[in-house]
Amino acid sequence: MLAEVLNNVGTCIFTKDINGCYTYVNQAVLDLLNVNLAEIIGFDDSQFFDLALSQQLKKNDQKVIKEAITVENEETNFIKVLQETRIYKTVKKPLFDDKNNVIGMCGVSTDITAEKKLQQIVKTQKKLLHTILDNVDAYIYMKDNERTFKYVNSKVAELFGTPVENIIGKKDTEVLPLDVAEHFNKSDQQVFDTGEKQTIEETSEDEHGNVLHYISTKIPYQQQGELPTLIGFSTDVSELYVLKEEFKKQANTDSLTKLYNRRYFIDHAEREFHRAKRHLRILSLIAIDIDHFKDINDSYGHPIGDQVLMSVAQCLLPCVRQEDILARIGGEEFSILLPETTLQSAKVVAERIRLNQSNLIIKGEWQGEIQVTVSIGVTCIRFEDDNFNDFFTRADKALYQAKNSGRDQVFCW
Ligand SMILES: Nc1nc2c(ncn2[C@@H]2O[C@H](COP(=O)(O)OP(=O)(O)OP(=O)(O)O)[C@@H](O)[C@H]2O)c(=O)[nH]1
Repeated sequence: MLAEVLNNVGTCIFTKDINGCYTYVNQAVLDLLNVNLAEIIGFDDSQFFDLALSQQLKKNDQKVIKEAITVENEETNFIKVLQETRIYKTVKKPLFDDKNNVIGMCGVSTDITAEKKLQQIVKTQKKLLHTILDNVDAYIYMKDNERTFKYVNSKVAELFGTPVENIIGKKDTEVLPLDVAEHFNKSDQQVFDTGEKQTIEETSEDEHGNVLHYISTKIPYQQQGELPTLIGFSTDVSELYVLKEEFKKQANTDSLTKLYNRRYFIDHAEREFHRAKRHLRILSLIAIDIDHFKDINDSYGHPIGDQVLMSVAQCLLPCVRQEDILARIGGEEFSILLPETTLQSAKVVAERIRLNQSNLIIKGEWQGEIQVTVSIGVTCIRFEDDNFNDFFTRADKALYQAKNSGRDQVFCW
């Protein structure tokens, strides 16, 4: 009965005497070596394996027999009948008589070739994956819904300034400053709440206080029996962000005077106009034009005309508040939008500007000094203004009234 059971298991089971000769083998051994019982009982491994291997097997057997201990080994055997190398996990135990003398050994060998191959494949793939994850230009991490890091790539470790092992298993609040951890956690929570991928812009500060910008994609990832998790990919876009801001600034800036340009002014002023209408707020507008500027160009040349424009712009700057918008609208024309400012107050500002400009003495690498005057139109938002154009045109009309009245003056409409 027992023999039948042993013959029906796939594992090789055998016993040997103290000389290493087989005293029992089950069917799995016979099948593997392609022999019958008579061809194996009483013979040692030299009959079935090459010299080196049989000597190695004998050495293991002798250790069990001489030291009366259990030996566990992984044995790599070349199986002649299969013409291939197989890996076995072998457990060998000493056998004793009733006087406790070792009389042989018993072995159980399980073929773990497939398992070993699988382990090797997993190991190779893991190495490949780590090589990719550690060399890709992104911060990659895995966090559960209790804020514990399950994985970080080496770039994250570099950023946090501590080895990977010090991060995995820790909560974000333990490895990051609290405010940074809370900032990141906001979008993490969105992933857990919605169960959907989120792409967001995030910021943090480096050790010098520079703001770093990231584009982060966070995806939900659930493994059976584990807490809900997310995998995050964050790319540092700080340089791009600075460039983008620079482009944005350039697009809104007049290249000569560095004031806002017409496009920015109109966009902003239109928005302010609608906001003021909606909330019944006061809003004033000042239009400024240099008098007889053509004469300056004609007398001194265009490049010097440019320098005059720059000086006029510089002289305008101290006359406006932080919340006012000063822009160069065209050639020698400037505008100022003054939120929360009455017509009377705007007129005071305009008079100050007119005076400052007429007192401005512009010197440069040319003969003599240049002085300019400006004409100014001032208006304030009205209930009947249907659109921004009504408001803007009225300031222009006031300006031309100032021009027509002899220039170097302020006219309110
Ligand atoms: N140097 C320089 N000149 C400019 C620029 N843009 C416009 N202009 C000149 O500004 C002058 C504007 O002339 P006009 O529109 O006749 O006005 P004005 O001579 O200032 O006379 P009034 O406005 O009537 O007082 C023209 O000569 C333009 O060529 C610029 O960027 N640089």
